[in-house]
Amino acid sequence: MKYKIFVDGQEGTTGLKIHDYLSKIPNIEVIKIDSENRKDFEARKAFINEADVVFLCLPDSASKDSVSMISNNKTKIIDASTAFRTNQDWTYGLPELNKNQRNKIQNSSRVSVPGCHATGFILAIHPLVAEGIIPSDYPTTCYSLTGYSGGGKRLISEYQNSNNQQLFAPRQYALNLNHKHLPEMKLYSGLNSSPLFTPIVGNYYQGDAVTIPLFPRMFNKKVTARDIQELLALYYKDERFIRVMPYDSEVNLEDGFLNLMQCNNTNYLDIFVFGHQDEILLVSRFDNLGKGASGAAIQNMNIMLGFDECTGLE
Ligand SMILES: NC(=O)C1=CN([C@@H]2O[C@H](COP(=O)(O)OP(=O)(O)OC[C@H]3O[C@@H](n4cnc5c(N)ncnc54)[C@H](OP(=O)(O)O)[C@@H]3O)[C@@H](O)[C@H]2O)C=CC1
Ligand SMILES: CC(=O)N[C@@H](CCC(=O)OP(=O)(O)O)C(=O)O
Repeated sequence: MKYKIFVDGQEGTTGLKIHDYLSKIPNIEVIKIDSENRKDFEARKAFINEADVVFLCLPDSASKDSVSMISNNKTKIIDASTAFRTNQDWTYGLPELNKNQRNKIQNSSRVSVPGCHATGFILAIHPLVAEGIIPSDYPTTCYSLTGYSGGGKRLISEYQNSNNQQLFAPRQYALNLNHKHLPEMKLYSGLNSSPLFTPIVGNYYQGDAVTIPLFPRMFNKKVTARDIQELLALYYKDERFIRVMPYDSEVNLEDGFLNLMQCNNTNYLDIFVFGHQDEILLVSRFDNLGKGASGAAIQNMNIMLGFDECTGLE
């Protein structure tokens, strides 16, 4: 039997990328709505209820509409939006979070794909909180450098079709300090409060580096940057998509610079640990359209359908 797969939002940035991945996966049948019907309620409802798995690649409000259209017990939903990420009836689609998360995803029919910045933050910080090294009341800060594809079709068009000189330089945003990923960053990191988080969008298509400065003197235990690298390497040793880089700054850099596009077009997330006994800098590098969105969505589908987790992703 071939599983039927439908992408609601098939002509958007994450939807197109998911279709790319699906084209490499055997034993599935991708069902596609006619382009002119892609926002038609009844047409979407019919496709959603016909499919075994639906990817929602839509704005939050449209995602909620799609979920309300389900009238059967069969359809599994993988939602790329922010709408359900902290909803307790849904499963957070980050299999590497802890030992139980993969199992929860496998047994769930409602999975939300983590936000890109949140993915980088949680995967770097969560093990250190869980192991009792970072106290849960530690006041974290974090910034993220991201390509403009993270902003979807509207931002892509702004960058590619405008002569606005301001777009040549990186731009900080979410300076109200209320970015939409904060609730999931708080909930799944294990911290009592969300980080002081500022993203920065650059004039390049894809690639993300989430950076977290830490002061070990505020930790529960005396540890160095090297200890943290070893702990993270151990925590993720069986994970195929998380690579903890060696503790050696020079090896990790290219002419002294970190190449944040190195994971592009892959589902890898690389964690770097820089620093010494007094200061530590964690960096998560990944493709915002890979492990930050569409790649993660496919990884979740593979788990939910019992496929090898890497199917279509290598
Ligand atoms: N880009 C990224 O890196 C990431 C995006 N996400 C999330 O994934 C979701 C999709 O984002 P992205 O692909 O970037 O966004 P885009 O703006 O590129 O695409 C959104 C798609 O949704 C369609 N759409 C909008 N409203 C409706 C509606 N009412 N009914 C049916 N279709 C509708 C649009 O149609 P039309 O073709 O007419 O424009 C478009 O094709 C968002 O929730 C976003 O936050 C998550 C992680 C990363
Ligand atoms: C450059 C840019 O605007 N990026 C988006 C992140 C996209 C993402 O991770 O996804 P969700 O929208 O699904 O949360 C932002 O910071 O809001």
